Amino acid sequence: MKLSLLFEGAPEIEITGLAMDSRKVKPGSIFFCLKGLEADGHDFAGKAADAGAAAIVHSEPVEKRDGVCYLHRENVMRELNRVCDLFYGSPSRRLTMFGVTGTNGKSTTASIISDIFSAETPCGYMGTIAVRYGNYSRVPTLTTPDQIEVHGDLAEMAEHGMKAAAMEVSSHGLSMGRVDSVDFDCAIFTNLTYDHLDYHKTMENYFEAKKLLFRHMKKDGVAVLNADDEASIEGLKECCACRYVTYGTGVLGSADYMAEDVRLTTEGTAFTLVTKEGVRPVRTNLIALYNIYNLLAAIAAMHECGMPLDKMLPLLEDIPQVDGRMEIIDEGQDFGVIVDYAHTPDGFDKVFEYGDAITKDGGDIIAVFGSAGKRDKVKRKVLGAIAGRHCAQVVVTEEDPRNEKAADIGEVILSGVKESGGSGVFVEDRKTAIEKAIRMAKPGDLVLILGKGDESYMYYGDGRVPWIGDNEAARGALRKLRSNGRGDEIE
Ligand SMILES: CC(=O)N[C@H]1[C@@H](OP(=O)(O)OP(=O)(O)OC[C@H]2O[C@@H](n3ccc(=O)[nH]c3=O)[C@H](O)[C@@H]2O)O[C@H](CO)[C@@H](O)[C@@H]1O[C@H](C)C(=O)N[C@@H](C)C(=O)N[C@H](CCC(=O)O)C(=O)O
Ligand SMILES: Nc1ncnc2c1ncn2[C@@H]1O[C@H](COP(=O)(O)OP(=O)(O)OP(=O)(O)O)[C@@H](O)[C@H]1O
Repeated sequence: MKLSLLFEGAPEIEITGLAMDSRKVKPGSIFFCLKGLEADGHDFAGKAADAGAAAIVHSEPVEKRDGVCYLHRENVMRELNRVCDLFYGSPSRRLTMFGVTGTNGKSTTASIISDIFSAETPCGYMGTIAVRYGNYSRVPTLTTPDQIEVHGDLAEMAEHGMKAAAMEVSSHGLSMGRVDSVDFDCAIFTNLTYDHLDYHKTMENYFEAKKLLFRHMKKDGVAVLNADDEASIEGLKECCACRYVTYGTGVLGSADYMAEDVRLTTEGTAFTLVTKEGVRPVRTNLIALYNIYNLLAAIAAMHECGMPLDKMLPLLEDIPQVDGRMEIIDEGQDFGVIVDYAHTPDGFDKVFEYGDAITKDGGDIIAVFGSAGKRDKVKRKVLGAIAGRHCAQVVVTEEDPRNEKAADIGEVILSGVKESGGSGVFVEDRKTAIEKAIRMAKPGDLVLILGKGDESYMYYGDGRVPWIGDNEAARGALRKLRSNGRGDEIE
């Protein structure tokens, strides 16, 4: 594409790609100089030129080289968003776009939408679990990647026959403008609880970041709001730039998509769906009440975007397992093992409530988890305290320590466990920790392995290395238990 098509009055130079990181510049790229939290892209304009940048967009003075076209613009971020959309052929306008935000449930809700909506309209998924369309899947860089990746990935989906995409929109992504030029048709809110205050500092700022998705909605779009979420519902109704519908179970009053008479079992859930189209029975293999909220959000979003309930509801009986979310690991053992991505206080509350419900006839809960390094530090002790209240034993372990010491993080978590009267140990190696918990379990117990879900990597230092995944680690530990027995390690 010619530079002149992207910037009025610019020369007819052929552009091969876009970059906001000098290390990703290729010959023919446009490099956008952005000021970040740790660095200023303007300082890398020289490096970008050395790497072959054809044009450099900047707002501050930069080191200049012959043969490079320099474009001075007041707001480089706005230019980046505009150009990403143009360069990739406005992919979000070619797709029915679902954007899911909220503290918990984004991956689950977006994943359900992508799986079920695809029965009528091929729908890709972009978020923490993967970048996925059709039979193709790859590990993502972030939950909501930068604008170049977002538009590039959406274009790739459209080129491979997708007609829709369900994407997770993180609060970081919103406040850093990563989706500013994405044309969402439907914006979905799951819930607002504590997380990410290392970045946002206050819950008000965190909520303001989430509101951006709704404030920037186009007029003919639709928002799907959680009527039962006291922390968000009124604020979102006020700021929404488009019409909205609500979902809920009636705890704070009625909703447009209501689940009544919810019956939870360990195998699945049944409820009555009440909408303006009438009353319908729903059965689903999803377990735990919070998943019914995720499901209601998905039902409302898909229906508002044109999928008939009669077509949709039968498909909900057998929703594909959302990777690493409440994933039951069954190797024929006489106790339960569940791998789940819970890593926030609310997520922990919800998972342990479910754990208590399914072990109420006897049986203890043993949990394995850690907390991420270089991320919210306040929640570490809180997670420990929640686990301590529900578990017979907590095995604290490494969980993306980055450049912190896993043992230091573990110590804080264990202080929370002890404060709430629980008992815990620290085992640094995650695989060994999972094996230990599984060896401790007695018939009827439940082992909950929390925090990493299906993630196939672990962050150490400034990079990430492959990790077999909590589900594989658990399967391996169960097979080992079957062949070797419990050994002498039960404490
Ligand atoms: C805190 C955070 O989100 N930081 C993101 C942010 O970095 P930044 O603003 O600090 O950038 P910076 O390092 O100061 O650099 C400024 C500019 O100079 C450029 N640069 C920098 C160095 C260099 O050699 N050359 C160069 O050109 C950078 O590319 C950038 O454009 O902008 C970068 C470019 O988009 C992101 O890669 C980076 O994400 C980091 C890697 C990250 O880990 N982010 C996490 C916290 C995140 O976003 N998580 C959310 C939430 C997930 C959840 O819900 O749990 C997500 O959506 O994944
Ligand atoms: N609606 C919900 N309310 C509370 N907790 C939930 C809800 N949905 C999921 N959870 C819990 O949060 C965990 C993460 O779920 P999910 O991956 O869907 O959320 P997420 O918002 O995508 O998280 P992240 O952005 O950090 O990836 C689940 O494994 C579960 O323990």
